[in-house]
Formats: sequence, C-alpha cells, structure tokens
Amino acid sequence: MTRAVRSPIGLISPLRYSRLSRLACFQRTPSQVCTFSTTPTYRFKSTLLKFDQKKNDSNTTSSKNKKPNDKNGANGANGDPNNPFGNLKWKDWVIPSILMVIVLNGFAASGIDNGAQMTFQDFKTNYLEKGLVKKVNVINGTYVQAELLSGMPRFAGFSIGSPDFFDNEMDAVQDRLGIPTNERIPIAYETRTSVWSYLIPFLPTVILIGGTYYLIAQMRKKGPNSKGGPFDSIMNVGKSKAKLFNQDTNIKVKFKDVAGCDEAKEEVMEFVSFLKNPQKYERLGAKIPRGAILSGPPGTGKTLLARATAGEAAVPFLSVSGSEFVEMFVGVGASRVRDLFATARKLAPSIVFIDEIDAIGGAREKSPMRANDEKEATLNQLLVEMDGFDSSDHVVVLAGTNRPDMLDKALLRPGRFDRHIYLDKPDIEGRKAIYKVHLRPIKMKDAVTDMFAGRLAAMTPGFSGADIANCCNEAALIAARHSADFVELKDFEQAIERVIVGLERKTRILSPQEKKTVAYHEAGHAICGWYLKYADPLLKVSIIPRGQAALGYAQYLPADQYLISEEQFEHRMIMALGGRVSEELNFDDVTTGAADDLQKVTKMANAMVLKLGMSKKLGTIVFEPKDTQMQVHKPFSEETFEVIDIEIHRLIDDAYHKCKKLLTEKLDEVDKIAKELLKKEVITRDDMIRILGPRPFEEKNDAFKKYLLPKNEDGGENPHSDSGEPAPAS
Ligand SMILES: Nc1ncnc2c1ncn2[C@@H]1O[C@H](COP(=O)(O)OP(=O)(O)OP(=O)(O)O)[C@@H](O)[C@H]1O
Ligand SMILES: [Zn+2]
Repeated sequence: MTRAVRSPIGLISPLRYSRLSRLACFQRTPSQVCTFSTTPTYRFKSTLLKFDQKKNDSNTTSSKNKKPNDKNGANGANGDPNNPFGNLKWKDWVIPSILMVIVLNGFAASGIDNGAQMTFQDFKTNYLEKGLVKKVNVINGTYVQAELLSGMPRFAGFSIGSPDFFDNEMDAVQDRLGIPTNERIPIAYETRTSVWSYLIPFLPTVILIGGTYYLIAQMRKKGPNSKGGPFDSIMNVGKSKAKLFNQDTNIKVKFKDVAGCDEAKEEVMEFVSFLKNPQKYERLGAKIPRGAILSGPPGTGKTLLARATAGEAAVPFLSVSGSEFVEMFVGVGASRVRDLFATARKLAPSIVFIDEIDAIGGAREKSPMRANDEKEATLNQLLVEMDGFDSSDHVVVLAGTNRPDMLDKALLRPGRFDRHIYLDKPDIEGRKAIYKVHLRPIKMKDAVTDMFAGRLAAMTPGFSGADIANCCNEAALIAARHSADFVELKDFEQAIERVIVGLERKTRILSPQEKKTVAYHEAGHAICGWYLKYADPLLKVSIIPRGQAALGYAQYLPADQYLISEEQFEHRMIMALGGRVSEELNFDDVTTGAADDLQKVTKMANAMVLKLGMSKKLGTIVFEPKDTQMQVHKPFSEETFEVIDIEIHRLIDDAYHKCKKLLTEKLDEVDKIAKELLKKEVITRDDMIRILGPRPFEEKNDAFKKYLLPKNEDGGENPHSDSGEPAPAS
C-alpha cells in the first residue's frame, strides 16, 4: 500500500495522490472539475509539483488555477446567446462569482495548517526513525500533522488511509526502535470543522432570496427617467416615456440661443412670464393660456424654442414625442397621457412638450369604419387632460408639428392649444442671426463680423436653423480634416455645397462623351440664367459629380421672396429647359440628363394653370382638388379638362421655343462656357463675366448685392440697367 509509484516528476504515493487530487478539485470551479481534457495527467502533475516545491503555498496555487476559470465564467455569461442572463451587466454576475470563490476557498482550506508536505514513507525515514518527532495530531482521521523537535521545520504533514493503519505503523516503528511504551510519541485525535461547513447549507437559500430581491428591485424602478432595465418595458408599459429635463442640470438653452424668430419668441415669452409670476394674471381674473402649438417646417427650432421657454422660466421640462404614445395595445396611449400629466402636475410649475403631436392629434376619422380606436382614445385622453387643468395647476403644454393642418380641430379650441405660433424658415437677417449663434463655439481666426455672417446667410437661401447648425459643424470638420488651426471662409463654402448637393464623388468617372454632354447641358442652363432678366444670380457651375444623382449642377441664389410673378415663372421654366435645349442644339441626340428639369417645368406649368389662375383661357378658377385622396369625380367637365391639357402644353411649349431662340442666338457663348467647364470643371461668376461680359441686368437679390457682389460690379456701374435692353427671351 505504501509502495511508491514512480512518476516523471518524483515519488508520489497512491495515498497522497488521491488526497491531493481532492484538494485540487475543491479549488476549481465545477465546470473544470468535470472536464476531461486530453491532458488530464499533465494538469495533476503540475499541481503536485507546486505542492512539493512550495511550502505553505496552497493559496497561490489556487489563485493561479482560478484565473482561467473566471475567464470561462465571463464568457459563459456574455458570449452564449442562449444564456438567459446574457443581458445582465457585469455587476450582476461578478459579485455572486466572488462570493462563490470565497466560499469554495474557505471550504477547501477547512482550517488545516499543512506544514511541510511529504509522504508517510518520507516522514518515517526522515523524522520518525531518527527520533525527531515530538507529537502527532491525527486530524479528521485522514491527515496527520506532526510536531517536530526544534531545529527542524515546525510541522510535517501527510495524508493517511485510515487511523488504525497509522496507529499500527507507528507502533511497529517504535517497537523496532525499542522505545518503551511510556516514552512513545503521543498521538492525539482531533476533529476540525470549518465555519464554512455550517454556512454552505444555507448558501442556496441566501442566493435565492438575494436574487429575488434584486429582480423585484429592477421591476420597481420607474418614473420619468427610468433607465429601462430588463423588466422595465413589461412593468411600465402604461407609463409615460417622457424625458424629464431639470432646470439645474439639463436645460441650458435660453432665448439668446434661439435666433431669427423674434415674433415667436415674444409669443412664448408670455408663458414664461406666467409661470414665473402667475399672480400678476390671476389677480385680474385672467385665465392662463394652457398651451401653444409650435408649427413650421422641419428644423426651424420648434423643439429649441420650447426648451428655451423652460430654460427661461426655470421650471422642469417634460419632453415626449407624439409617436411614443402609440402602441399596439388599446388603452396604453391613454394611460401614458394620464401618467405624463400626473407627473407634470406633481412637478408644477412645469412645461410639457409634445413633439410631433400629429402622431396622436391628427384629425379623427369621419368615416363610420372607425379606423384607429387606439389613436382616438389617446387623443381623447389628451383633450380630457387639457380640460382637466385648473389654473392653479400651472402646467403649460407646448406641442410641435410640421403639419398643423392635419390636427384635430378640437385640439385647437380655446382652452386647449389656444395659441398657434408659426416658425417659418428664416430670412436673410434671421439666417445671419442663427449663424452668429452657431459660430460662437467655432474657432475662427478673426472675430465674426456682421459682414461675414451676412455673407454666409446670403449664400444659403432656404436653409433652416438645423441646416445652418449642420453647416457650421461641417465647416469645422473640414478644417479639422486639413489639420488647420482655424476655420475659414473656404471651409464654410465647401460645407454649404456639401449640405446643398452632397459629397463630391471623385470616384464616379464619366466617359469623355458623357462629360461633354454634361458640360453643354450645364452651359445651356448657365447661359439662359445669364441673359434672362428674372433669373437668380449665379454663384458657380460645376461638372463634378456630387451626391446621389447630380452629374453637374449650378448654384443660384434665389432671393427671399414671397410673391412670384407670371414672368418670373416663365423665366424659371426657360432656365430649367436650357439644359435639354442645349443638348439638342449641340448633339445629334438627347439624354436622360434633363429628367429632373422636365419634372420641375411640368410642375410649374401645372401650378400656373390649376392653382394660380395664370391661364387666360381658363380664367381665375382653381381646378386642383383640395383633397386628392377623397376625390372620385373631377370637379370640371371633359371640355375643361381638354383645355387644361392644352394650356399646360402651351405654357411649356412657349417656354421651350423661347429657350431655343435664346440659345440659338447665344450658341457661341454656350460653346465657350462648355469648353471652359470641360477645362476647369468648376467655373464661378467671375469666369462668366470674363467670358461673357457683365450680366445685362442688375441683380435682384439684395442680400447677394449687399454681401457677395464685389464692389466694382455693383449697381450703377452696370452697363445694362434694369430699364435697358429687355431680356432676349421675353
Ligand atoms: N432659430 C434657431 N436658432 C438657433 N439654432 C437653431 C434655430 N432653429 C434651429 N436651430 C438648430 O437646429 C437644431 C434642430 O432644431 P429643432 O430640433 O428645434 O427643430 P424642429 O423645428 O423641432 O425640427 P423638427 O420639426 O424636425 O422636430 C437645433 O438644435 C439648433 O441647433
Ligand atoms: Zn439640367
């Protein structure tokens, strides 16, 4: 039984082998204990080697063994798609794992001080037979700890198969050495239990109770700013998803950050004044306005203005999108509305902002087929909540929409959203002011002058506040890409072009013939624009492909204008046809390049005839049905329909012939511009003047004249004044 087995790393008795392997197993996680790899012996050997070589080192060994196991554990939790706890955060499994490891370590240690490790055989020959042993302790009937005489290691330890066998062996050795019975080494028997052995039976219960407590805590998490834990969506389906912005922390927006919409600001100012000082109004018996609809095209600052209102009034701001009320289940939307208003009342004075209110506030179905009960229930709840305010509630409701015409009339009734504030796209002065706001954080070389902001504003007619914000950011990105220290005008010019027509696509290679077609097409547009009185000022023409579809483009600067005359319409149509006509005049064949132009022309002619009363034959009648979807019959006779057809054709044909006449006269100029384009790819207004001479009409865009036109090209010095030679095409 004590016969030693020779192994490559030393002598190991079978007895000790089994004991140590059990110890090693305790220090591993269950998954590895059960694993049979192709090199199991190697693992045991290395563990044993460490036991042999290092004294009192069991902890280090176990920690070394633990590392790869922990890693396995982590992979198990995160990497396995079937793992139901795959979504839990690291905290959720790290803490239990650490507890587990502590428990297992404690269990493994079991309170035994191992001392110098050896086999019984070694103990016998090295200590027992030499009389170096003072006392022997048999622990738990399986392990022996021998106290040695001084000068030796203090303890020696080894495992035994059974206490009886050990007793007999001890007696046998001492008999052999002739030691009298009363001087024999005392053997004590001891039972040691670790505190862990008491605790471990309770462990599953503790884990179970802790886990349940954690899950319930997760479910209870709610409120306007709930983080949305794994159980949130089920428990909080009827809760409002509004985001709460608190004055002290989140809302830094003030009225000074909203530029170019002074009237709108003035209107909402009243709400601010009310929220700050309600007594001033209530004292005189005035009812406080409940809410306002902020409408206008996308990106004109509706959300921004609402936030600024909250910022100025220094009250909590609850922001929610109309679409967040819409759910599959009936009643959820209504419940969310109720919850939103309950929260707002609790936080009062406060502002509720419902963006895209058309998602729930759209006109209710008139048909008996009740298309959308859920939407209606939500809207009704909203109406009820707004009616339910009394003036002491001090809650103001602002709502944003791009389609105020779609809203249910009941919403707009006095006592609900009784103010309607319209935010239009900014005009030149508005854009200038918005540029000044968004240029503030941009690092420029010189201070931003009025002229500089004006120049950018003049270059970007039709831009919304959001476009301007985007443009300023793009300019800074472009400058950063060139590792510049400052952002300059040229960066802004590039950014504007990018926002208008998209990225340059240098990789889109046109064949020489295609390039030529594009050049003559664009030259046709440019020449028409140059010689037509009402054409907008031209900034540049380019034949570098850009964005999704444009192979070439011309950048014009339309003035901010609110009325368009018949003649202006005609000139726009001629300009739009210039590309196609130039192709016809310069090549044997025409291409698809004019598709977009033709669409524009047709749309304009349609509008002139059907909506704007610009056809003498048809007179000042609107033919366009208001609600095209509901229209079954045309609101006019077959004869009128024919006349409409003829008139639309006539308008387009007229424009076409005038365009052809103009370009035939200016064929040389078209040729020159096209050649210049082929040479340089991009030509500017200066190139046009160099090749064609100054434009024969004074520019009509004041912003252009003020901010962009070089001084020597200005008004009076222009050889052709407004009253001079009429436009050749007119
Ligand atoms: N008048 C403005 N002054 C300053 N910045 C503006 C202005 N209008 C818009 N912006 C900028 O555009 C961004 C987007 O505006 P906002 O979200 O308020 O537009 P919106 O009208 O609510 O658009 P949508 O109808 O698409 O919801 C703002 O964060 C701001 O940076
Ligand atoms: Zn074109």
